[in-house]
Amino acid sequence: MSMEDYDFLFKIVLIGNAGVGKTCLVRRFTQGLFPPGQGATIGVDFMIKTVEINGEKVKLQIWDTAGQERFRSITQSYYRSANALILTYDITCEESFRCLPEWLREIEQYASNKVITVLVAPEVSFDITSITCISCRFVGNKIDLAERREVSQQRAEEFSEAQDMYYLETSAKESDNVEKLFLDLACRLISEARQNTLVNNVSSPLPGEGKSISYLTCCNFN
Ligand SMILES: Nc1nc2c(ncn2[C@@H]2O[C@H](COP(=O)(O)OP(=O)(O)OP(=O)(O)O)[C@@H](O)[C@H]2O)c(=O)[nH]1
Repeated sequence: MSMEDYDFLFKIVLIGNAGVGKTCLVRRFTQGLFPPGQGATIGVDFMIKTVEINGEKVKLQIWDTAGQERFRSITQSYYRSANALILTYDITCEESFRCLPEWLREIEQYASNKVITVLVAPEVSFDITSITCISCRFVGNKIDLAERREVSQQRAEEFSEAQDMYYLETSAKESDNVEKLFLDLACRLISEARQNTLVNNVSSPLPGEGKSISYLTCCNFN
Protein backbone atom coordinates (compact mmCIF):
# COMPACT_ATOMS: atom_id res chain seq x y z
CA MET A 1 0.00 0.00 0.00
CA SER A 2 1.71 3.19 -1.05
CA MET A 3 1.44 6.35 0.97
CA GLU A 4 0.28 8.30 -2.08
CA ASP A 5 -2.97 6.38 -2.10
CA TYR A 6 -4.47 8.42 0.68
CA ASP A 7 -3.92 11.29 3.07
CA PHE A 8 -5.32 9.53 6.09
CA LEU A 9 -5.93 5.95 7.09
CA PHE A 10 -8.22 5.17 9.99
CA LYS A 11 -9.24 1.93 11.54
CA ILE A 12 -12.84 1.74 12.69
CA VAL A 13 -14.14 -1.26 14.60
CA LEU A 14 -17.82 -2.13 14.96
CA ILE A 15 -18.90 -3.96 18.08
CA GLY A 16 -22.21 -4.94 19.67
CA ASN A 17 -24.45 -7.94 20.21
CA ALA A 18 -25.01 -10.58 17.55
CA GLY A 19 -27.70 -9.71 15.05
CA VAL A 20 -27.84 -5.94 15.64
CA GLY A 21 -26.80 -5.28 12.04
CA LYS A 22 -23.06 -4.51 12.15
CA THR A 23 -22.30 -6.40 8.95
CA CYS A 24 -25.24 -4.80 7.17
CA LEU A 25 -24.09 -1.31 8.20
CA VAL A 26 -20.60 -2.01 6.90
CA ARG A 27 -21.83 -3.45 3.63
CA ARG A 28 -24.34 -0.67 3.12
CA PHE A 29 -21.57 1.88 3.53
CA THR A 30 -18.82 0.11 1.61
CA GLN A 31 -20.85 -1.60 -1.12
CA GLY A 32 -24.12 0.33 -1.15
CA LEU A 33 -26.25 -2.75 -0.62
CA PHE A 34 -28.33 -4.52 1.98
CA PRO A 35 -27.23 -8.15 1.83
CA PRO A 36 -29.96 -10.78 1.71
CA GLY A 37 -29.73 -13.67 4.16
CA GLN A 38 -26.70 -12.32 5.95
CA GLY A 39 -25.05 -15.06 8.05
CA ALA A 40 -23.42 -14.40 11.42
CA THR A 41 -19.88 -13.06 11.27
CA ILE A 42 -17.25 -15.62 12.20
CA GLY A 43 -14.48 -13.93 14.14
CA VAL A 44 -13.63 -10.69 12.35
CA ASP A 45 -14.06 -9.41 8.83
CA PHE A 46 -12.91 -6.19 7.25
CA MET A 47 -13.69 -3.91 4.35
CA ILE A 48 -12.05 -0.81 2.99
CA LYS A 49 -13.61 2.30 1.58
CA THR A 50 -11.81 5.43 0.50
CA VAL A 51 -13.75 8.66 0.70
CA GLU A 52 -12.85 12.20 -0.17
CA ILE A 53 -13.44 14.82 2.49
CA ASN A 54 -12.58 18.45 1.76
CA GLY A 55 -10.27 17.35 -1.04
CA GLU A 56 -8.41 14.81 1.08
CA LYS A 57 -8.41 11.09 0.53
CA VAL A 58 -9.40 9.19 3.61
CA LYS A 59 -9.03 5.47 3.65
CA LEU A 60 -11.34 3.78 6.13
CA GLN A 61 -10.42 0.30 7.20
CA ILE A 62 -13.64 -0.98 8.74
CA TRP A 63 -13.51 -4.03 10.95
CA ASP A 64 -16.73 -5.95 11.50
CA THR A 65 -16.55 -8.13 14.60
CA ALA A 66 -18.69 -11.11 15.52
CA GLY A 67 -21.19 -10.32 18.26
CA GLN A 68 -21.36 -13.89 19.48
CA GLU A 69 -19.80 -14.44 22.88
CA ARG A 70 -17.69 -17.37 21.70
CA PHE A 71 -15.63 -15.08 19.45
CA ARG A 72 -14.99 -12.48 22.13
CA SER A 73 -11.35 -13.36 22.73
CA ILE A 74 -10.63 -12.93 19.01
CA THR A 75 -12.54 -9.68 18.60
CA GLN A 76 -11.03 -8.10 21.72
CA SER A 77 -7.60 -8.21 20.12
CA TYR A 78 -8.82 -5.85 17.40
CA TYR A 79 -9.87 -3.04 19.75
CA ARG A 80 -6.41 -1.92 20.73
CA SER A 81 -5.33 -0.48 17.42
CA ALA A 82 -8.72 1.02 16.61
CA ASN A 83 -8.94 4.74 16.00
CA ALA A 84 -12.67 4.64 16.58
CA LEU A 85 -15.30 2.23 17.79
CA ILE A 86 -18.91 2.06 16.72
CA LEU A 87 -20.97 0.50 19.47
CA THR A 88 -24.18 -0.78 17.93
CA TYR A 89 -27.48 -2.04 19.32
CA ASP A 90 -30.81 -2.90 17.74
CA ILE A 91 -33.69 -0.55 18.61
CA THR A 92 -36.10 -3.53 18.39
CA CYS A 93 -34.09 -5.61 20.87
CA GLU A 94 -34.03 -4.51 24.50
CA GLU A 95 -31.41 -7.13 25.29
CA SER A 96 -28.92 -5.58 22.87
CA PHE A 97 -29.37 -2.25 24.68
CA ARG A 98 -29.04 -3.76 28.15
CA CYS A 99 -25.72 -5.32 27.16
CA LEU A 100 -24.14 -1.93 26.40
CA PRO A 101 -22.50 -1.50 29.83
CA GLU A 102 -20.82 -4.84 29.23
CA TRP A 103 -19.51 -3.58 25.90
CA LEU A 104 -18.28 -0.39 27.53
CA ARG A 105 -16.33 -2.48 30.01
CA GLU A 106 -14.80 -4.35 27.08
CA ILE A 107 -13.79 -1.06 25.49
CA GLU A 108 -12.27 0.16 28.73
CA GLN A 109 -10.30 -3.02 29.12
CA TYR A 110 -9.13 -3.65 25.57
CA ALA A 111 -9.20 -0.44 23.54
CA SER A 112 -6.28 1.96 23.17
CA ASN A 113 -5.50 3.86 26.33
CA LYS A 114 -5.25 7.07 24.35
CA VAL A 115 -7.86 9.18 26.02
CA ILE A 116 -10.00 11.33 23.83
CA THR A 117 -13.26 11.22 25.68
CA VAL A 118 -13.76 10.81 29.38
CA LEU A 119 -17.12 9.36 30.12
CA VAL A 120 -18.86 10.28 33.33
CA ALA A 121 -21.03 8.44 35.81
CA PRO A 122 -24.02 6.97 34.05
CA GLU A 123 -27.57 6.38 35.23
CA VAL A 124 -27.95 4.25 38.34
CA SER A 125 -29.29 1.35 36.34
CA PHE A 126 -25.77 0.81 35.03
CA ASP A 127 -22.90 0.03 37.30
CA ILE A 128 -19.97 1.59 35.47
CA THR A 129 -18.56 4.51 37.40
CA SER A 130 -16.11 5.93 34.92
CA ILE A 131 -14.47 4.92 31.71
CA THR A 132 -12.05 6.30 29.20
CA CYS A 133 -12.21 5.49 25.56
CA ILE A 134 -11.13 6.44 22.10
CA SER A 135 -13.49 8.14 19.71
CA CYS A 136 -16.79 6.31 20.06
CA ARG A 137 -20.07 6.34 18.26
CA PHE A 138 -23.20 4.83 19.73
CA VAL A 139 -25.66 3.57 17.13
CA GLY A 140 -29.25 2.31 17.31
CA ASN A 141 -29.87 0.35 14.11
CA LYS A 142 -33.05 -0.90 12.32
CA ILE A 143 -35.12 2.27 12.58
CA ASP A 144 -37.11 1.06 9.59
CA LEU A 145 -38.73 -1.32 12.12
CA ALA A 146 -40.12 1.54 14.21
CA GLU A 147 -43.33 -0.36 14.99
CA ARG A 148 -41.25 -3.00 16.79
CA ARG A 149 -39.15 -0.52 18.73
CA GLU A 150 -38.26 -1.66 22.27
CA VAL A 151 -35.77 1.07 23.16
CA SER A 152 -37.04 4.63 22.99
CA GLN A 153 -34.90 7.31 21.43
CA GLN A 154 -35.08 9.25 24.68
CA ARG A 155 -33.61 6.37 26.69
CA ALA A 156 -30.81 5.97 24.21
CA GLU A 157 -30.11 9.69 24.22
CA GLU A 158 -29.97 9.75 28.01
CA PHE A 159 -27.55 6.85 27.95
CA SER A 160 -25.34 8.46 25.33
CA GLU A 161 -25.33 11.78 27.19
CA ALA A 162 -24.33 10.01 30.40
CA GLN A 163 -21.50 8.34 28.53
CA ASP A 164 -20.60 11.47 26.58
CA MET A 165 -20.95 9.54 23.35
CA TYR A 166 -22.30 10.75 20.06
CA TYR A 167 -25.57 8.94 19.28
CA LEU A 168 -27.21 8.20 15.97
CA GLU A 169 -30.11 6.02 14.82
CA THR A 170 -29.65 4.21 11.52
CA SER A 171 -31.22 1.80 9.11
CA ALA A 172 -28.83 -0.32 7.10
CA LYS A 173 -31.85 -1.57 5.19
CA GLU A 174 -33.16 1.83 4.14
CA SER A 175 -29.73 3.46 4.13
CA ASP A 176 -30.80 6.02 6.73
CA ASN A 177 -27.91 7.86 8.38
CA VAL A 178 -25.34 5.25 7.35
CA GLU A 179 -23.22 7.63 5.26
CA LYS A 180 -23.59 10.24 7.95
CA LEU A 181 -22.35 7.81 10.59
CA PHE A 182 -19.11 7.01 8.80
CA LEU A 183 -18.44 10.38 7.21
CA ASP A 184 -19.00 12.36 10.42
CA LEU A 185 -16.69 9.95 12.16
CA ALA A 186 -14.05 10.37 9.45
CA CYS A 187 -14.28 14.17 9.84
CA ARG A 188 -13.84 13.87 13.58
CA LEU A 189 -10.86 11.58 13.15
CA ILE A 190 -9.22 13.97 10.72
CA SER A 191 -9.58 16.80 13.15
CA GLU A 192 -8.19 14.65 15.97
CA ALA A 193 -5.31 13.61 13.73
CA ARG A 194 -4.58 17.22 12.97
CA GLN A 195 -4.43 17.95 16.65
CA ASN A 196 -1.93 15.15 16.85
CA THR A 197 -4.00 13.22 19.33
CA LEU A 198 -3.92 9.89 17.59
CA VAL A 199 -1.22 7.39 18.31
CA ASN A 200 0.58 5.68 15.47
CA ASN A 201 -0.48 2.09 15.43
CA VAL A 202 0.52 -1.09 13.74
CA SER A 203 -2.50 -2.85 12.35
CA SER A 204 -3.38 -6.47 12.87
CA PRO A 205 -2.52 -8.79 10.02
CA LEU A 206 -4.98 -8.82 7.17
CA PRO A 207 -6.98 -12.02 6.83
CA GLY A 208 -4.91 -14.43 4.78
CA GLU A 209 -1.71 -12.53 5.43
CA GLY A 210 0.67 -13.52 8.15
CA LYS A 211 2.44 -10.19 8.43
CA SER A 212 1.63 -6.79 9.79
CA ILE A 213 1.39 -3.82 7.50
CA SER A 214 2.49 -0.35 8.41
CA TYR A 215 -0.41 1.58 9.78
CA LEU A 216 -0.46 5.21 8.88
CA THR A 217 -2.92 7.04 11.07
CA CYS A 218 -2.15 10.57 10.10
CA CYS A 219 0.39 11.61 7.56
CA ASN A 220 -0.85 15.08 6.97
CA PHE A 221 -0.36 17.14 10.09
CA ASN A 222 -0.21 20.82 9.58
N1 LIG B 1 -35.09 -4.39 9.11
C1 LIG B 1 -33.76 -4.31 9.25
N2 LIG B 1 -33.05 -5.45 9.39
C2 LIG B 1 -31.70 -5.32 9.52
C3 LIG B 1 -31.04 -4.07 9.50
N3 LIG B 1 -29.73 -4.30 9.66
C4 LIG B 1 -29.57 -5.63 9.74
N4 LIG B 1 -30.77 -6.25 9.67
C5 LIG B 1 -31.01 -7.69 9.74
O1 LIG B 1 -30.55 -8.14 11.01
C6 LIG B 1 -29.98 -9.44 10.87
C7 LIG B 1 -28.56 -9.43 11.43
O2 LIG B 1 -27.76 -8.56 10.64
P1 LIG B 1 -26.17 -8.64 10.65
O3 LIG B 1 -25.65 -7.47 9.91
O4 LIG B 1 -25.71 -9.99 10.22
O5 LIG B 1 -25.89 -8.50 12.21
P2 LIG B 1 -24.46 -8.52 12.96
O6 LIG B 1 -24.54 -7.51 14.05
O7 LIG B 1 -23.37 -8.36 11.98
O8 LIG B 1 -24.46 -10.00 13.56
P3 LIG B 1 -23.16 -10.89 14.01
O9 LIG B 1 -22.30 -11.03 12.80
O10 LIG B 1 -23.73 -12.19 14.46
O11 LIG B 1 -22.49 -10.15 15.12
C8 LIG B 1 -30.04 -9.83 9.40
O12 LIG B 1 -31.18 -10.64 9.20
C9 LIG B 1 -30.23 -8.49 8.69
O13 LIG B 1 -30.95 -8.61 7.49
C10 LIG B 1 -31.84 -2.88 9.34
O14 LIG B 1 -31.36 -1.74 9.33
N5 LIG B 1 -33.20 -3.07 9.23
